[in-house]
Amino acid sequence: MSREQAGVTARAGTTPSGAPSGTGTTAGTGPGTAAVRRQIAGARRIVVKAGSSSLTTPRGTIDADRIDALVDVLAARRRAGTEIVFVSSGAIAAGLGPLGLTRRPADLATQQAAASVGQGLLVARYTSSFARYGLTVGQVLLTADDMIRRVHHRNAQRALGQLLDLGIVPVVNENDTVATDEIRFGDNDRLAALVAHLTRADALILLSDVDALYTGDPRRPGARRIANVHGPADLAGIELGGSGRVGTGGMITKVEAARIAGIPVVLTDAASAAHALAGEEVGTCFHPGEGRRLSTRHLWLAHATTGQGRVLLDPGAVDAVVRRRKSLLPAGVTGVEGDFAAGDPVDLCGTDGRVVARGLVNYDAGEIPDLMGRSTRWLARELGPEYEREIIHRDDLVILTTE
Ligand SMILES: Nc1ncnc2c1ncn2[C@@H]1O[C@H](COP(=O)(O)OP(=O)(O)O)[C@@H](O)[C@H]1O
Ligand SMILES: N[C@@H](CCC(=O)OP(=O)(O)O)C(=O)O
Repeated sequence: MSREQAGVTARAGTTPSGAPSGTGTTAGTGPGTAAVRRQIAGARRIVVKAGSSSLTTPRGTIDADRIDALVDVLAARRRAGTEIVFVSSGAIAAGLGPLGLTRRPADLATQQAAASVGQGLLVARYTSSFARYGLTVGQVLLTADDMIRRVHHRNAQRALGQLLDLGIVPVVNENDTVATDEIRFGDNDRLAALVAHLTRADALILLSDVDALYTGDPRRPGARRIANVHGPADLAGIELGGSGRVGTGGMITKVEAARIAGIPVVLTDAASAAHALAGEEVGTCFHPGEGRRLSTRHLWLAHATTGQGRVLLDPGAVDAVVRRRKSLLPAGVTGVEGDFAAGDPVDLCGTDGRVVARGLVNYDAGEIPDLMGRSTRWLARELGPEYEREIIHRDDLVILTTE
C-alpha cells in the first residue's frame, strides 16, 4: 500500500471500518488506560516486533548482547505461560558487515543478498539464545504476495498456530531474499500488525530505538512524549518522521500498524520491553478501535499489496461495488491499465481516476478488453460458460474509500 493511502479506511463486504474512533488526550492517562495496560499484562498471546536498530550494531552485525537481553524478557514471559510471536527485523542490517558494506544498499539485489546472510545469522542467534531457557524457535518467512492468496494465507495461519501449539516461539520476518519490489511488504510494523490478526493475538508490542511516540522528531528539542493514543484526534498535528539509521518506515508505519492491529499496542524501546509486557506506563499506548475488524485476508489485501494494474469502472459499477457491495461484472468496466495476471491484486478506479477499491482479479489484463461492457449472459452464450464469472468476486474485494 502506498504511504498516501495511510489515512484511507478499508472495508470489505458488509464489514464496517476497523479504524479506531473516538477522542482522547495526548497528555497523561485517559479513561480506560489502566484497563488497557492490564489487558497487556494478562494477554495470553502477544506479538512482539523489534526493529533493526534494536538488534544490530552500527557496524552491520548482530548485536548479540542486546538480542540476549531481549530474549531474557521474552523467554520469561513465555515461561510464565504467554504465547509469544516474535517479529524480528534486522536481516538486511545484520548482513551488511559480512558483505563488507557500511550502509544499507539502494539496489534490491544487494539488499536481497544482505538479507539472505543476515537472516541466517539472526535465527542462529535466536536459536542459541532461547535455548538457554529450554525454548525452541521456528523461522517463518512471509511475503505479502503469498498472504492474500486464500490457500497460502490459511497455510501460514495453520503453520503459526501449530508452532504455538507445540510451544515453539515463531520468529517471523518478511522473506526479503525473494521479495521483489512489486510484491514487497517493505516494513515489519504493518507486517507485525497483520501477524497479530493472523494469530489472533491479544496485544502487540513494537520495540524501536525510540522509547515512545513524540509530538515531533525526538532528536529535536521540545518534542514531548505522547502517553496514549485513543484515536485519530490524538495524532492531529504530530510530526510523524522517517526512519532512523537502519530502520524502514519510521513512525508512519508504526502508527498505521497500531491502527490496523485493532488490539492494545505499545510502542517503546527494547530496553523497556519488560515494563511494557508487565503493563506498566511506558512508551505510547495505542488503544484499540471500537469498530469491528476486517478479516485478516482483507487487511492483507488493503495494506500488504500494491495494485498490479487498474480496472476502470463506470459510475454504476462504482455504486454497485462501493455502496451495494456487489461483485464487479464485465458490464461496468470501461478500461484496463497495466499487465496483470488472473489472481493479481488490482486497483479499481472511478471515472475521475480515484482508487475506490482493490481486489483479486479473475482474468489476465489482455482478456478484459473483449469482455468490457458485455453482460455475463451474453459472454456465456458467445464465449462459453467459463466467461460467466465476475471480473472480481465480492469476497475478494476491499473498499478503499470513505464515501
Ligand atoms: N514523532 C516521532 N516520535 C518518535 N520517533 C520519531 C518521530 N518522528 C520520527 N521519529 C524517528 O523514527 C525512528 C524509528 O523508526 P525506525 O527507524 O523505522 O525504527 P525501527 O527500526 O525500530 O522500526 C526513531 O529513530 C525516531 O528518530
Ligand atoms: N524485513 C527487513 C526489515 C524491514 C523493517 O521494517 O525494518 P525496521 O523498520 O527496522 O523494523 C529486514 O529484516 O531487514
